[in-house]
Amino acid sequence: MPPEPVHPRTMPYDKYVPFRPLDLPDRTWPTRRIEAAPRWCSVDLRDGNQALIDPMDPVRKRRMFETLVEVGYKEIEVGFPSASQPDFDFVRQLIEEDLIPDDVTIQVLTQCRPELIERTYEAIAGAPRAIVHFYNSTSVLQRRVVFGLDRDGITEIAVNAARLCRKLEDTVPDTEVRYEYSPESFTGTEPDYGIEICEAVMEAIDASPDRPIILNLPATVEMYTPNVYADVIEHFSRTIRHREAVVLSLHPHNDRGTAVAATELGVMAGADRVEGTLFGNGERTGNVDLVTLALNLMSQGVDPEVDLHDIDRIRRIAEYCNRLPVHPRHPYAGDLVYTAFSGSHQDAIKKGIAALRTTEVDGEYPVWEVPYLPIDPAHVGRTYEAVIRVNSQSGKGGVAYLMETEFGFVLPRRLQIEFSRTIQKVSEDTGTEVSAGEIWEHFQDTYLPDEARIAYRTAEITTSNGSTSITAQIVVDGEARTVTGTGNGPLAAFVGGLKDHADVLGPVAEIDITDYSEHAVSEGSEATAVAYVETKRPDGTIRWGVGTDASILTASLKAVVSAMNRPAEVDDEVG
Ligand SMILES: CC(=O)SCCNC(=O)CCNC(=O)[C@H](O)C(C)(C)COP(=O)(O)OP(=O)(O)OC[C@H]1O[C@@H](n2cnc3c(N)ncnc32)[C@H](O)[C@@H]1OP(=O)(O)O
Ligand SMILES: CC(C)C(=O)C(=O)O
Repeated sequence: MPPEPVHPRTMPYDKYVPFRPLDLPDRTWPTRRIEAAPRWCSVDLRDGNQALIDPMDPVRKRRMFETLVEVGYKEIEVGFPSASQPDFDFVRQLIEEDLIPDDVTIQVLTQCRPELIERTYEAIAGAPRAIVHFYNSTSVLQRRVVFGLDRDGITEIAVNAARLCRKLEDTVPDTEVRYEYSPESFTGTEPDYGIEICEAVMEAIDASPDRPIILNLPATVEMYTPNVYADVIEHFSRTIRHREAVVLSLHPHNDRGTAVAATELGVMAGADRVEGTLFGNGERTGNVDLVTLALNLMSQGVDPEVDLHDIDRIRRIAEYCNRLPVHPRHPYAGDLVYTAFSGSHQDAIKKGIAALRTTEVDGEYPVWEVPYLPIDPAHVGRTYEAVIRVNSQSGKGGVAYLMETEFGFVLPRRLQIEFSRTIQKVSEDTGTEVSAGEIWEHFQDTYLPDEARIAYRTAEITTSNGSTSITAQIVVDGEARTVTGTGNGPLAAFVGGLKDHADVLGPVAEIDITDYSEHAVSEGSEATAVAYVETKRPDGTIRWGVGTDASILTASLKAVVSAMNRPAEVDDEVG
């Protein structure tokens, strides 16, 4: 009896209202391309830090700041100095210890409350440059439930803050102050009101093309699809007065899991600047991930203007500072993202890398084109070692790739098929990955065992009148045997001579050779020959054998002996 059909319980979807898209039929963003990196601003030390279980201590903050500078961020929000003494002290430390490079501007966040703004100016005193970032929530919901104010009341909070900021500039004469204003919860704000409050703030700040204001339009909570965000951004960019006095900035969060897409469409829609964090740490589901955005640009041939050559190091530092792990599937940075377990992917990657190599000039390929790998792992400091890993989903391609790249054995196609069955059985039995080292051990046990029933010792070969004669010494079950034979080559002579030893060899005395190949493998400065023979037994079973030796001839004779040692039942070999 099949199980009863399942009727899932209905989710309470009727408790939610859909977003209302903006009507923007003449939108232009869908056909635009991103051809240059936006201005990046890292908010790791503020939005990232405020979302941590354990906020960063001073050592971690400093490590994060230095890393952000090294990666190349030129605008870094370093904290909310009026919120706590540690945040205040960190800003003071950066300024007093002269830790801010000349081309980096620190940014500090404050609510639009006079006492917090005053404290913020105390924090930035003496900094060469600073962006004072003030915000208040403008959303319909927060106007009602948090502030109990109408639009004018909310605008007044922002405008008063802007005016106070201008006034306080006198208290920091050595600091070049720039401003950023965020209508927080912008995605829950009517677009026309978002523009209205930003224009009021611009006027109070006296924004001009020489001293533009950063208007930051946060998806504080990601509430709608990326195309709607893009429509709203394009509408804002087209409608705001004195656009030339505005740096249009995005600050997306990832509540719907589409922050990266929303940011990219927002940039296509006219945004100049993006705020986010390394690997997307931040409130709830995180801020938009600056690393993914940058490498998405690189993968499209656009200079991301940040240095991510050693992504693992940056990831380790972010994990240390945030005390949060980066997911193994995280775009570009996760442990598993340059790894293929599945057979057809491995096959295509193996062929793709081989094809790429043929395009190389002086060791450099012109453009990266490998199936399933959107960027060259080497460009972010990853090696190829882990690109192909083997488990029960893998086919012959993966095993063959590892045998070739790790051990230099270029297995003939039918041997790949035979050996991959052995590895498939191992992975099915263990239910997990088979490492390259384990694959090698199984290869040795199967084809190159240290001890076997039949062992090859030596051979003497002579040729006359196109015919080859062999006198070979072998040991069978500890008993020495001399094999003599004649044929049109050493292998044929050897195989012919084996037939006289059916008394001890049994059916394998009657094998035929159906395929043969060989190649050299470099081991340090020594070149070793590898020979592969495919043999057919009297009952029709096919067994491959492998031999290695400094001499190609000896390697091929050993390969025949290796094939003879193979048991009749393949499954018996898998231990
Ligand atoms: C979306 C974001 O990430 S915004 C940044 C959020 N980050 C943080 O809040 C981290 C740091 N913040 C803090 O440590 C605290 O909020 C502090 C120290 C700044 C202020 O703490 P408190 O004085 O206790 O106030 P609290 O933050 O709870 O704010 C509540 C009050 O401020 C008002 N308020 C909140 N935000 C703002 C704002 N941006 N501008 C003006 N007033 C505001 C609220 O309406 C409320 O007023 P009420 O007390 O009259 O009802
Ligand atoms: C202060 C603002 C920009 C913010 O952090 C948000 O809206 O998420």
